[in-house]
Amino acid sequence: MTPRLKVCGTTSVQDAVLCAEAGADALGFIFAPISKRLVTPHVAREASLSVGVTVARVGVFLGQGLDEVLRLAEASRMSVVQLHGPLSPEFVETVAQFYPVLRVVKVNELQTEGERWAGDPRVTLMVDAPNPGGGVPLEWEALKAVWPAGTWLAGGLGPENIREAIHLLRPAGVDAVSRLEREPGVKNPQAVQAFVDAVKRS
Ligand SMILES: O=C(O)c1ccccc1NCC(=O)[C@H](O)[C@H](O)COP(=O)(O)O
Repeated sequence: MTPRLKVCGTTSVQDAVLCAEAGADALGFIFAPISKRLVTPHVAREASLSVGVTVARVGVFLGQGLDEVLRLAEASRMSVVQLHGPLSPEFVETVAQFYPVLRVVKVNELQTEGERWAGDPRVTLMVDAPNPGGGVPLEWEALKAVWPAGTWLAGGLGPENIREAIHLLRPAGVDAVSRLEREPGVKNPQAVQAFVDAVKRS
């Protein structure tokens, strides 16, 4: 099955519409203050309301408290929350009572987190590189043996390598940012379209 496709790091209405028209299933909006792709709730809300009913809007959080996560997700009209970093199961569980969750894990957490959330449709795992938004791919061959069905893949994905990653792991979804940009926070339209086309043809 063709994986779902998320383009992350949306910082403008223009780029949101560009990615939606290119064929992205989901757009990521980063609210983690350390990011070079930080977006304001106001812009994220305008962008969210510009992409129609079929595109998911994913609020991305790292190192933020529960109140802040829920407040920003609500203010910016997100439909999904993506959680990075070390978090208690109770934290994830509480967010999952309000939003579907993409729970980002490192390779060494995959087994434990996979077992923890198995069978819970509210929480989907996404494996990412240690440095989110860093454009560095994981060792996909090594992941094959421990890859749970239904897991998403991120980390250094782009038009030039996405078909290999999909072929090896058959992820339920794929996510990318660095390799689809002209500069941090600004999309490269050709790279976005090439990425979407490669995923849809995989
Ligand atoms: O991209 C960021 O700047 C970022 C910062 C802090 C937390 C998460 C961040 N990005 C999350 C994503 O979903 C990225 O798409 C994912 O890490 C893959 O990035 P890349 O390897 O650059 O494709």
